[in-house]
Amino acid sequence: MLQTIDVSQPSKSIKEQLLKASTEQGFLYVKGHGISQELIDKIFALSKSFFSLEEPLKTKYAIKDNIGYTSLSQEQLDIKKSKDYKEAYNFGKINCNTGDFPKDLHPAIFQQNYKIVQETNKLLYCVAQKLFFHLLSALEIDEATIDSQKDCFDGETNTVLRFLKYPNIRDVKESLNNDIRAGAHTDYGLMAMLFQQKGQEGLQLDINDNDEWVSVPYMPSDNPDIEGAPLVINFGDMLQFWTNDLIKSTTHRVVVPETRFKDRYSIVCFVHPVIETSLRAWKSKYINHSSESITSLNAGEYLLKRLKETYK
Ligand SMILES: O=C(O)CCC(=O)C(=O)O
Ligand SMILES: [Fe+2]
Repeated sequence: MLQTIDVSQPSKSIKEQLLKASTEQGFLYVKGHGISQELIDKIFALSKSFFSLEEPLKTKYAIKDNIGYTSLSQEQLDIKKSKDYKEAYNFGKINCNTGDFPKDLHPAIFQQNYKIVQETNKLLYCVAQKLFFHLLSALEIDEATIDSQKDCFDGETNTVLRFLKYPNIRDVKESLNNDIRAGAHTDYGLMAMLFQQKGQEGLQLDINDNDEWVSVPYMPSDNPDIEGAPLVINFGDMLQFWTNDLIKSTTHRVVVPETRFKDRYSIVCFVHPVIETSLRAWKSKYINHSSESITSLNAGEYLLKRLKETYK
């Protein structure tokens, strides 16, 4: 069972829980994020309206430089299996402080509803930064490193907000092998923050990489008048590199649930540091320094490498 952390609580209690969740499961629920259910409902409604547009209207905005539309079976997250049966739309070049992004790269429906996306970006980013600095403090990273990591949010990043639709496969023939909604993978960036909806489950984790898959159920808000459902957060490869494998970038996938009759919509923010950020291991008494850092690539180079594999 995943832990739930309330980020509106004092730092001391959060830090311990965060260290445990990030090193044992790599996934957790986060509440106290301050994002209203009304805003979450609005952003899901926007995503649904977009995906229901005619295909040519969507392919006009086909993905380029990790921004835009990905059609069914275009992407493949697990290189050993088949293509992912999903559609997606990415917003990029997001200003991490304001949530703004270049409007003119996107179809009219997103230009007209700009505020919804911008506000969501801004609030999500605020939670991401809070979690990140709690983690640095929990790891007792030295002040100089903490200071230098502040820069990793200040400038051009590859952070992306992604709308996803996994269509139901009621009408699709078994032989098409469309049971993979998102193949097994780890996330490439710093962390990912996910909204999912009630009754549209399918996300699963393989915490110990032993092919034992655990489901991540939808968790409702305990006080919907105050804030929306908890976010599902997971840590990406970059945090694993910085901590020389102490923090887990856990393998996960999305499968078709038994009913097969329901679409799944999810919304994920993939948080990335400034592109030039080094991925070398940090110094901390918790981090093992007996081996070399796992990669010498910087954040931008590493993302490019992973994207090449995904869109082969
Ligand atoms: O839709 C989901 O629940 C997760 C998707 C995911 O893991 C991804 O796109 O990286
Ligand atoms: Fe993922």
